[in-house]
Amino acid sequence: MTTDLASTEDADALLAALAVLTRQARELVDAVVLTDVPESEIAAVTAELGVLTERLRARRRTSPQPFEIGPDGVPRHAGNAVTGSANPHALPLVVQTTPERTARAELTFRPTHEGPPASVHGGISAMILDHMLGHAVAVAGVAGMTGTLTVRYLRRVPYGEPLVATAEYTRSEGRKSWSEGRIALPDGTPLVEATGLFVTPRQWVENPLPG
Ligand SMILES: CCCCC/C=C\C/C=C\C/C=C\C/C=C\CCCC(=O)SCCNC(=O)CCNC(=O)[C@H](O)C(C)(C)COP(=O)(O)OP(=O)(O)OC[C@H]1O[C@@H](n2cnc3c(N)ncnc32)[C@H](O)[C@@H]1OP(=O)(O)O
Repeated sequence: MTTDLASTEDADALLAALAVLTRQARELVDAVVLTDVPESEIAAVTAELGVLTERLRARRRTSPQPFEIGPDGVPRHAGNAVTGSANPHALPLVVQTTPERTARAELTFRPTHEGPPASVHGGISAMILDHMLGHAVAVAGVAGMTGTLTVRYLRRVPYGEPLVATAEYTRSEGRKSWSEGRIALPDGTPLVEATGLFVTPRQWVENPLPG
């Protein structure tokens, strides 16, 4: 969903409050994954959380916070599963566009992302790379939906350690565009590599996103 956002102070204050709630929710998830408290304490906390969950459900949206083009023309998507400041599921990934118009993000996975013991789940790495590659084609001016994502897992991905994800646009043919990227150690050693084909949907060409 795309909306032109009239950035009112109220809307900004709400999003800021949601971001704080979301950070707390991530803390909660991390605490659940690592907790070693006794069963009685788990039951007590579960009951309290049930009450809090119902308070948040008192008024519900029909979908997460939307994709928006802000007044400055910069897209933001607070509900996004990868980058969303209002989505506890999001890492969140903070993607920067480099002067060369490539995508770069510093990230640290957490124990909640575990797949193989002491390692990040391969699907989580793929999700991050999908987003990075999508960002790279978007900043090249050919935003699209992922058609194909090919991932090559080279080394296990640790959590709890700083890593770097990068991606760059490579080429286009009609509405199809390709990009490639990787998650690497800070010294550049690649852990996971990916290439992706993104297709600009026919309707985006006919009705471009505002901004
Ligand atoms: C996602 C939000 C993006 C918002 C972008 C706006 C601004 C960007 C700013 C910031 C955003 C930064 C980063 C985020 C971006 C992305 C990261 C995450 C992306 C996703 O997480 S996204 C979810 C998974 N993704 C889907 O949910 C796609 C479902 N699907 C469809 O929506 C359609 O299927 C579609 C649109 C793909 C095509 O539909 P269509 O009708 O427009 O095009 P058509 O079928 O005519 O194909 C035209 C030519 O593409 C070839 N082609 C088609 N599909 C292909 C495929 N899968 N693989 C290989 N080639 C394919 C054909 O073979 C033909 O090729 P040829 O011209 O050579 O014959």
